[in-house]
Amino acid sequence: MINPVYVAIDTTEAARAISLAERLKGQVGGFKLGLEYFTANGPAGMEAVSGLGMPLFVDLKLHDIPNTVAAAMKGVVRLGAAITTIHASGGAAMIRAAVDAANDEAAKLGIAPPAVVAVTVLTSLDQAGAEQVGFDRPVLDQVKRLAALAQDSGAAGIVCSPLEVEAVRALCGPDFKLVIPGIRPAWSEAGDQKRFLTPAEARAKGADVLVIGRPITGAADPAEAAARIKAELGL
Ligand SMILES: O=c1ccn([C@@H]2O[C@H](COP(=O)(O)O)[C@@H](O)[C@H]2O)c(=O)[nH]1
Repeated sequence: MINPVYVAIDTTEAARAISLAERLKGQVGGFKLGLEYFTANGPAGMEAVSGLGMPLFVDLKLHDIPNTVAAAMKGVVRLGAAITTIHASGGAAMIRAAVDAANDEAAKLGIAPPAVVAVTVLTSLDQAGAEQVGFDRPVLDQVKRLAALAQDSGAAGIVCSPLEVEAVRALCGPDFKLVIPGIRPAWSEAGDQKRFLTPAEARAKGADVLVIGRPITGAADPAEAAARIKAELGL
């Protein structure tokens, strides 16, 4: 079985990212690099990690007007991303522009396009936090609403918490990619994550990709932590 774990390598230091990636290569399915790393190290820093030969998840959560997102998405495709993120709340036209740009640029380069997945409600928000930003309905309903919008607008999948996986799967079907952060092994700390489950629980509910950062990268022995998660997943 393919390892569904993408380790979130959240650091500003390229040397640390490369060292972690080298140590974790055999224990995870791919590497996720996000805003913290990209703003410090740029495309060259991303390529230093993708050069290790594992699938790359470029998590920049693009959210702007359609024209701007489309232009930025072309740059993401040039990084060789296997998966990348936009915000579903950017709206139908923005999602469609991102997907079209990804497909066009990939065709131009003769490579496979990334799976463009749309962030619904951040896993750091609980119900009260979601209401503060204007989501005046249960988080689950907001996630389902944005999931339907993302699917109708051409996205390959969404990002949501493990708590919403079963409902979104029922709504969007088996081929819609569910990329799931908010993953906390029983032996790890929640930190700023508010809607979370263990890796095995998320997988059992039907998550396709498990995004796990600090429980691995913050462990005394990151490779041992990743191996422990792998074992808990029965891999
Ligand atoms: O709703 C979201 C969307 C993205 N993330 C990202 O996932 C990882 C989680 O890292 P942990 O250290 O395991 O908390 C991180 O890179 C976030 O930017 C998310 O957590 N929630």
